[in-house]
Amino acid sequence: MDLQLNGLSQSHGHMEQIFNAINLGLILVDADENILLWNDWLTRHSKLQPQQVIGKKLEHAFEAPLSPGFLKAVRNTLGHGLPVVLSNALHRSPLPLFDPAVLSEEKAHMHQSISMTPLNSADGTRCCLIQVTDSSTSIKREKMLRSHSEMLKVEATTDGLTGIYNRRFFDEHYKMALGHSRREKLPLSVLMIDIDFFKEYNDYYGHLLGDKAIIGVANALKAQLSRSTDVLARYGGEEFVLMLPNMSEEFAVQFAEKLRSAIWNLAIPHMKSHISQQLSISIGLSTFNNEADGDFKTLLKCADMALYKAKQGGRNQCAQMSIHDLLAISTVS
Ligand SMILES: Nc1nc2c(ncn2[C@@H]2O[C@H](COP(=O)(O)OP(=O)(O)OP(=O)(O)O)[C@@H](O)[C@H]2O)c(=O)[nH]1
Repeated sequence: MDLQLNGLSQSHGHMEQIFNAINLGLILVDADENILLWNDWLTRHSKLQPQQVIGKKLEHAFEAPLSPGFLKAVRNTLGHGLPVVLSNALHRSPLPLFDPAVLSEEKAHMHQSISMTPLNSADGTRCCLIQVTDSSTSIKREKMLRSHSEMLKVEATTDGLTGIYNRRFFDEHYKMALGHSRREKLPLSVLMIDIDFFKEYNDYYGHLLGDKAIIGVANALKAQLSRSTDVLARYGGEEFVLMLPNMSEEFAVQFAEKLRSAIWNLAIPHMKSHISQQLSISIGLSTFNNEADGDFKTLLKCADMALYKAKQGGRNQCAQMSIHDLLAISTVS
């Protein structure tokens, strides 16, 4: 018997140590909401010692009032014997607890996850065990993961040098935009843009200044765009592609000319250009007008051939080619 009692008091001692070592808050309240248990975790996070709160009504244990939602959940557990898990989204900080590592006067309230469990005693009364965990770190981790995945998404769709879209992004959106134009019977113009004599520029000014020129051209082209549906992307080294949904051939010709002169007006010196002493671009454009053969490859091929035409024509100029022109050439050859 003595041995048994000894064992019982020893296990009570262990229980107390476990309650205080555990990394979560434990509060036990009786059927009248009086506090029976208050572990060390709660003391650390509330600065209230057990002797200040044991025997007090839960509602009056803290200086600050408790949220009605929290008290209602305790009463439901005691009244109906049902376990409750408070929603994290609706109840961010139900108890006035804080992180002891935050030393400032205005202690930030800790985000908490709270669950309540009914405990039935042998005498037929019911207690409520409240378990509190600090969810701040998991919320922070979740935020970090979210911003990390946003960053990866941006990296996957943008060009590292210029910050405009990359080819992968363009290809995906271009296919979708062309499908939309076909369904809605709207035009779509595509422009291929290439810096003239850029090999000579690189050879003469060096790769670093070459990079700077590419960035300058990308920024100047981007500054001319006004619709959110326009997509400018770096297509290759010194080549860009621009998609202009719902832009007719007539407007696209004017717009291409505006882009060409915007780059010309940057007046970037290019002593090795064969046509002038400043940097210029050539542009090839093609417009989809709901032709049956106007798939995404054909339209890009037209714009590319128009660019070749602009280069052959002397550079620093715009040229166009329609899908009909392309088909006529193919039939002849
Ligand atoms: N600095 C720099 N140069 C690049 C980059 N990508 C491609 N280039 C250079 O761009 C030049 C392109 O040369 P080409 O394709 O011969 O064209 P081009 O000299 O512009 O001649 P045209 O297009 O016919 O006027 C090459 O010298 C490439 O090394 C880059 O990211 N940075």
